[in-house]
Amino acid sequence: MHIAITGNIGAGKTTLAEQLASYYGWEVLYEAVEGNPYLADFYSDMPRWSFNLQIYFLNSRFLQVKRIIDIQVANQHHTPQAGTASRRTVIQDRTIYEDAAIFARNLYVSGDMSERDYNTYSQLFANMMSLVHPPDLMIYLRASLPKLREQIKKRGRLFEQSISDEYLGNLNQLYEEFISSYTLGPLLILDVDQLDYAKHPADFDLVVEQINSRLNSVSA
Ligand SMILES: Nc1ncnc2c1ncn2[C@@H]1O[C@H](COP(=O)(O)OP(=O)(O)OP(=O)(O)O)[C@@H](O)[C@H]1O
Repeated sequence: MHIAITGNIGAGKTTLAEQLASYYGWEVLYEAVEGNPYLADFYSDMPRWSFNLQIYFLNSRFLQVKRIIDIQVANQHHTPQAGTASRRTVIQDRTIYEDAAIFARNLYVSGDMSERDYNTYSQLFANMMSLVHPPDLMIYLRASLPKLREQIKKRGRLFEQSISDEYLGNLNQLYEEFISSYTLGPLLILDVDQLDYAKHPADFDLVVEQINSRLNSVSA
């Protein structure tokens, strides 16, 4: 099975993915931040580095897509036997859809990516899409601007402190558009302004309850 977490910068995807993975015994597919050769440069000069960074993320996300396909193929050939591993579930920290529909689109619309670069990017994305399957459950972490700011500050990555409210706000708006038109499969929306699953076990229990109920209706 494939679960995905979607949401803006600082929404808390990585934390939730780790908590769920340890609770359910799922495997996490992380986003490439450490060792990303463009991210810090991108935040200090978006027009110069937007295309490079988008290609980097698209490629790393496509690697995850291939990994998910491999796991699903292995699951299909799996016959449960005593003493063997059960079917694997993978949880993905951000999806390939967001790279194109939110980040690349935002850069193009705001003038930080040229039309020819955006067209090239979009054509590459469209080619990749023929191999992409939607997740069995998409979990959207909805957060207000102040909440995102607070978490970005708390995390303290130096290069993210210069992110403007305008950039974050534009991304939030595109996230809302993406979610309101998302029809590819089951969707769970969590309001993270009201939930602190990292600090409060009762909040985490609430998240687990909602996930269980969605997963039960998926497998029913
Ligand atoms: N396609 C993209 N274009 C531009 N920036 C991206 C893209 N994908 C990811 N990023 C940026 O890379 C970094 C990823 O960091 P990280 O994996 O911690 O995720 P995050 O978005 O901050 O999530 P969270 O706090 O919810 O775990 C962030 O600065 C994020 O916005």
